[in-house]
Amino acid sequence: MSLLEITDLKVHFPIKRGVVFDRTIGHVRAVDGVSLTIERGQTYGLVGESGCGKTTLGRAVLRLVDITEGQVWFGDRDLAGLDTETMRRERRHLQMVFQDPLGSLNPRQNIGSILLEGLQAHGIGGPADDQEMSQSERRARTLQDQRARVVDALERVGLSARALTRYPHEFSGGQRQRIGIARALVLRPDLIICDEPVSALDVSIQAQVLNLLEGLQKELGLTYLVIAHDLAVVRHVSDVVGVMYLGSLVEEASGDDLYETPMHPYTRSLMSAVPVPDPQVEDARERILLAGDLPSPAAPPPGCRFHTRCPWRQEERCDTERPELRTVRGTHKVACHYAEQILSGEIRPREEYAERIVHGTGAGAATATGTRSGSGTT
Ligand SMILES: Nc1ncnc2c1ncn2[C@@H]1O[C@H](COP(=O)(O)OP(=O)(O)OP(=O)(O)O)[C@@H](O)[C@H]1O
Repeated sequence: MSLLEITDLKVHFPIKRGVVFDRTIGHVRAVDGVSLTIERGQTYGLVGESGCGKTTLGRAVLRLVDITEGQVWFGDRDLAGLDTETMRRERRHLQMVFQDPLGSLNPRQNIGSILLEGLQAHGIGGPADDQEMSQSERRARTLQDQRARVVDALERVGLSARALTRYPHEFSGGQRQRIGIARALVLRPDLIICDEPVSALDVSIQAQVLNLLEGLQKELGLTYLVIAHDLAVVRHVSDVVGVMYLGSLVEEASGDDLYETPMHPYTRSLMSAVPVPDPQVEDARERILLAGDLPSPAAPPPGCRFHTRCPWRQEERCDTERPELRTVRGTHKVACHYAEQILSGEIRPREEYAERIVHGTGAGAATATGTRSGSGTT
């Protein structure tokens, strides 16, 4: 059984107006029909530009925002249907690591008390109920046990018991993110949702934190949902990558497959914007410069959500019929009516996009072409 299976998840935030905000004049469709599955022990990377709904999806899994529709199967339980108290208890199995480690750690609490908080809230640790002992002895044993769990979590992230009495501001950004990870680990969860886990860190520290997450996954059999706008980060850690655009998944594939053969025009444009360290490759590759801004999720375009910016848009069908996320080969899925024909070059970019699809010459100077754009990024 998969650890997490999300089916047709929707999170629509009401837009309120009126003196006391009592009129709903519309909805922000932050997540609008996402289905995805995460196998136990795997990492699912979710990418997409700011505002596409990644964070809202992660928060919906934890029920930190209200789910409008859909299911979130965690093992054999649908989290979307749990009452608040049952969900609160279930949350020890699903933890979150946040983007901004400083913002998510209370500056007035020392690290010991930050890490103990979750254990105490869930009543974890201490002697079994059937052991006879006084209240005070039980309390002391519980605290001792909880402290041992906290120290174990700190050591696993490369810190020591010396951190217990110190405060968040006394640590570097990378260390604070380690503390954020320890806070999630202390509850020994099955799933950790990492929301932009390294984007607030210096590049030199990012790899260390990503390697730490990978090491912990192997040691503890953890499952991750990693949310990031940075394709390089997601590629580094993910078994499966999903690409989101305006509240929906437009493509999903194993990391290598997606990066070698991106099929959705949006994924291709995202990939083409990632710098490549090898200057020869960098010079020779395709660039797709998208036209226009991301439409508002309060008024998404009809048909394919991407049609307003798609260089390969085909009239009628793309404008009116919303493509399903369909399997094209193996585990590679794409939500585009014409993905295969675009990839093969059978469908060419529209005239008005001629200057927006750019090939390098290999000599550093880019030239524009309105003809077929190649079979993907290299
Ligand atoms: N509580 C809320 N109420 C109303 N709208 C919201 C709320 N939270 C998010 N949104 C809107 O939902 C959309 C998706 O936001 P979300 O933060 O999930 O995107 P994201 O892809 O994670 O972007 P970022 O990386 O910038 O956080 C945005 O238009 C955002 O303004």
